[in-house]
Amino acid sequence: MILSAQDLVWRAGRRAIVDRVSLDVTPGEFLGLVGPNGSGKTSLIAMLAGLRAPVSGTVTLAGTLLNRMKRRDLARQIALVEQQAETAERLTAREAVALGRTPHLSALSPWSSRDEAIVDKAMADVDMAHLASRSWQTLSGGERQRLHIARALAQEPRILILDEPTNHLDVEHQIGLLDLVRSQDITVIAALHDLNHAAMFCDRIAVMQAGRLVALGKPADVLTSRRLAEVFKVDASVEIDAAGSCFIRYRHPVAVPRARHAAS
Ligand SMILES: Nc1ncnc2c1ncn2[C@@H]1O[C@H](COP(=O)(O)OP(=O)(O)OP(=O)(O)O)[C@@H](O)[C@H]1O
Repeated sequence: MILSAQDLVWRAGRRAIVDRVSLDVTPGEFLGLVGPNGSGKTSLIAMLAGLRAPVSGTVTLAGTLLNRMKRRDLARQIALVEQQAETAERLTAREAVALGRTPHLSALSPWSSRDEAIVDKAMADVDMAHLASRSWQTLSGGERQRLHIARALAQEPRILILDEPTNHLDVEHQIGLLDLVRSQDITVIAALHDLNHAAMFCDRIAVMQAGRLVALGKPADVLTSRRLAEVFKVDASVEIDAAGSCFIRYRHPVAVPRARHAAS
């Protein structure tokens, strides 16, 4: 495995926000992290990315403890796009993406035409090449989100960790972005709220509930009607097609007839 979490615990005061989570991530897989609001996805991601130290437990990257790695070495291996990612505002779109190259630059390895080409490709991949010279502060939420992803791709990580990457995106760019990250030759871990997207793009899905990892497996095995009711408190049917892909159809919580207009 490429990334391995063992017995991870993180607490806020006495409350366990992440409660003894163990998880092995396989090289090249797209692992989805799903769960209700507040179930601990972002907190787990912060530890998997080496951004937050666990209270107990370990995270290893290809056998090396994350907390023994230098920031710069870690940044060459893992790129994280946070839920509320921000960028200093006095930059153009392209300059913001070029920051992704920082971990690869040094006195011995200054900015080169290769870096230039990587940034160009990342801009094009997220459909933002036409706005390369626009100032950051004039961009929409969805455009900024696509640039955050481009910056992470420009970082050329082995593992890309995304916290709700489709936030702010229209449906074309939601699908386009998940398709793009899936097509990269890297390992992807993504917290997702749209369970149909998780079913469509993920090799495996990890389900969080109240800080615990309650299920881990292939979408069709994990996203059952019963689990959707237990964990997400929704009434839904799950259809599985001949190829084994699953599709979730939600039902109204209670079948109450809509109020009719007052009779004439
Ligand atoms: N620094 C903190 N201090 C206190 N409580 C915290 C802290 N960070 C997170 N929490 C709480 O921990 C719980 C889990 O938060 P987390 O952001 O990990 O959940 P999440 O599954 O990512 O939620 P969402 O789907 O809403 O983004 C929440 O109840 C949150 O309020």
